[in-house]
Amino acid sequence: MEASTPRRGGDPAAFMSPSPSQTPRATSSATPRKQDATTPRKQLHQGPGAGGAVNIQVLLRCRPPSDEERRLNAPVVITCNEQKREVSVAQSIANKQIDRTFLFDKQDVFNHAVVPLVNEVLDGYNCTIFAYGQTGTGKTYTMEGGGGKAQNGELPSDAGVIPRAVKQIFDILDAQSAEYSMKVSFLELYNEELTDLLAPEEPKLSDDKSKKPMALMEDGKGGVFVRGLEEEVVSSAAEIYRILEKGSAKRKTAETLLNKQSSRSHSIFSITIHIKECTPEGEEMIKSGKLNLVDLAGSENVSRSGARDGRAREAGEINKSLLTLGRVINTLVEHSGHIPYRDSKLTRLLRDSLGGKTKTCIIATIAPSAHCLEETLSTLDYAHRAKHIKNKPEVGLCFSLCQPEDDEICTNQGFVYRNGAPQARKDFQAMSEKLDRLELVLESKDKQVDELQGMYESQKVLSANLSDKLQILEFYLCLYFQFSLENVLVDEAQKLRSELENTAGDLSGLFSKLERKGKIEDANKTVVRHFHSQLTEDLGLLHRTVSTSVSQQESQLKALEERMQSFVSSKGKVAGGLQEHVRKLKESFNSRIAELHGFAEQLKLKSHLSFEKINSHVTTHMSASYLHMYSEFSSVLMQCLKGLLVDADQLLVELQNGLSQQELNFANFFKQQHEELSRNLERSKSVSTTTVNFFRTIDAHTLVLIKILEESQSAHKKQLLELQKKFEVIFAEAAYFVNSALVVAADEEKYLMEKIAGLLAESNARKKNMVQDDICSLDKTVCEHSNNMQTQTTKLHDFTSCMREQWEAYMERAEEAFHQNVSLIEQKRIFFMENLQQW
Ligand SMILES: Nc1ncnc2c1ncn2[C@@H]1O[C@H](COP(=O)(O)OP(=O)(O)OP(=O)(O)O)[C@@H](O)[C@H]1O
Repeated sequence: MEASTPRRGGDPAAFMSPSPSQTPRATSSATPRKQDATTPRKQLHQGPGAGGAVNIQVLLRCRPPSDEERRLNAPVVITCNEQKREVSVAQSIANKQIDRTFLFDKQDVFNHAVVPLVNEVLDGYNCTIFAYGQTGTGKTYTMEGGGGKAQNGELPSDAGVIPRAVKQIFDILDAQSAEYSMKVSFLELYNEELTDLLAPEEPKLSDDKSKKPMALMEDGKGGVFVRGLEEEVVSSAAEIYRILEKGSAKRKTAETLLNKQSSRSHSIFSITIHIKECTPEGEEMIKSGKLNLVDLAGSENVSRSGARDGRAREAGEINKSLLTLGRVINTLVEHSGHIPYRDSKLTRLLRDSLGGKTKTCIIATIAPSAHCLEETLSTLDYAHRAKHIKNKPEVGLCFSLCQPEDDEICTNQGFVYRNGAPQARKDFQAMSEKLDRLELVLESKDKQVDELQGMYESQKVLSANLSDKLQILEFYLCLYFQFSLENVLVDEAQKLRSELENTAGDLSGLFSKLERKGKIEDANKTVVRHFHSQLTEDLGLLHRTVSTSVSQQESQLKALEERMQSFVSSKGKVAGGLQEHVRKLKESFNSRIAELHGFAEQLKLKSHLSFEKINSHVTTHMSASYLHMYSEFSSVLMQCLKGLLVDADQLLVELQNGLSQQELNFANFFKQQHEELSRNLERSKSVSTTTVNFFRTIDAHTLVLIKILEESQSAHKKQLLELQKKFEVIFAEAAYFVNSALVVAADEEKYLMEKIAGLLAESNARKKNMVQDDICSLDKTVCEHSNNMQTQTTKLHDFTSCMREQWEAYMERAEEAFHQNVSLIEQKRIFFMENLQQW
């Protein structure tokens, strides 16, 4: 449980087999045989449930938080609960809670994953252990270890799967005192190129060039092999540790943001073991098993690992091959048809380990921190899916050997003999030499096949080039045939275009005019609006002025009326007084006139009576009385006339005064009225002038507007008519042009199609012939090659039967010699016994 209780450099513990889903269910991972690593194993050829399928075993390893993660206090989202045997992932991202729990069988990695598989290898199975996971999660640490060195044959506590497996193998073989031969190879797959990490370095070449890329070949039995891959014969664990160290140092590594020493390649370390074993019947058998230890390059999120340029390409290649691996796993799990093994070299190499005859264990590695959550979940899903893959393991090749004759220990071709017969060794040597020769022949044949394949590939490339060229030619031909049609089309299109351009110009002119008009209309609208408001204002003012003047006039009229009334009444009164006065005067006049009349009558009478007297008196004497009376009368009259005169004068003066007052009043009143009226008149005049002007302006504006509108309407009409005419012409032309183009195009197309069909038929026939030729020649070569192979196989078969015969003869001879020896010894024993008795 390294995530929760981190152990630095501890043994590779904390492994689990993920449960099939989030639902906590017991794991179905294959339970390993509980067996001590060094216990000699008795069983041979133990298949998986009598040839049945077994699931791939998947284990999960969570590394402890790194120093950097601890320094940054990176939140841990993986919790491993040893008691409950579960791993929980809990994280809340953007208010979304991710909670997943995986059940596991807690085991320590070595006992759980390595021990059983190493046992299977020693039982003659091919087994694969591979580490898969995000970059920096501890794949290399798991496979190779933390870098500690073995001391006195003891491994350091941080040793990885490979050294532990190696140790176990040797411990078992030593404990069994087994006779075996062991070879190791170390292959690197970088950017889809294979290199041998054990190949001797060429001193003059640079580091990269020292590792020659190698070809991945089909072995004809559904498997693959890497041509030229060195297999070093080894006889001790220490030797393998050295080789592993040397090879690992050559691996492509680089520093990324997620791992200071990130492996940029996939590596496969293979240990092939041949073991000689005795059957209970005493028959000797050779078993061969192979252990592949695969350290995959880490899947990575390029943006998070900080990979740039070359590194990004590496990451792309890594992710590509891992994606293919994922697709292979998915197809195997879902049984969904074609399995895309051939899509990458990695899957071609791992073909037998995934759905093949190999026993496989995947160690999925994860990191505990939150920033790796996405990749962690993806790894967990991947691990969960991979658990459902079923392989059908088969025991490797077993063949019997002769019975050993002496106890001498020797090595031959890396095979460690503890017992062996000299003759058998000789024969074996001869056989091996012959096999070597045959291998050489096979290699040269392989080379031939390679060359042929190369030729075939180059032919394929050539034909592909030719077909490309043909396609280009066809394209140009099409272009050529289309050219004339295109010219016509282009001319017409140009005409149309110019027409359209003109129309577009006209339209834009029209639109700009319309725009201008719109602007003017807008301005007019503003003016009208302004004018309207002003008019309303002015009318209001006018209304107010008129109503004020009306009310003023009304009040003036009222005042005038009142004044007139008061004047009339005062005049009435005065006139009444005057009438009265005049009446009185009249009366007094009348009375005085009457008095005067009376007096005159009296006078007349008196005069008449006394006229004569008077006349005589007058004439003679003019009497004094009469004269006195006359003077009295005259003075009374005079007084009366004077009184009348005074009254009349007074009346006249009063009348005059009253009249002059009235005149004055009238004059003032009229003056006021006149002034008021003239003011009102002036105001009314100005209002009427303004109104008249205003109406004149309105009239003028309306006239101008009407004129503008009429003009613009007529211009619009004219332009629209022109436009319509133009469009009609253009459409007519376009229709004519399209019709004619269609007619021409149909003809041209027919012609072209015929031409292209002819060309295609020709080119296809040519290609077909070429390919047929190629196939024929290839068939021939393959035939030759297979004939050769057959010959070689027959030869090999002959050789093997010859060997068998020789072997049988030798056995017979040996048996004879043995019997002879036995009888000789018996004779000698009898002779010795006889001599002893005699002695
Ligand atoms: N179980 C563990 N205990 C202690 N340290 C570990 C453990 N697993 C990994 N580490 C450390 O984590 C770092 C990264 O490990 P490693 O290089 O093995 O990762 P990787 O998965 O192989 O990465 P890449 O895919 O980039 O090669 C190393 O420093 C290693 O020592």
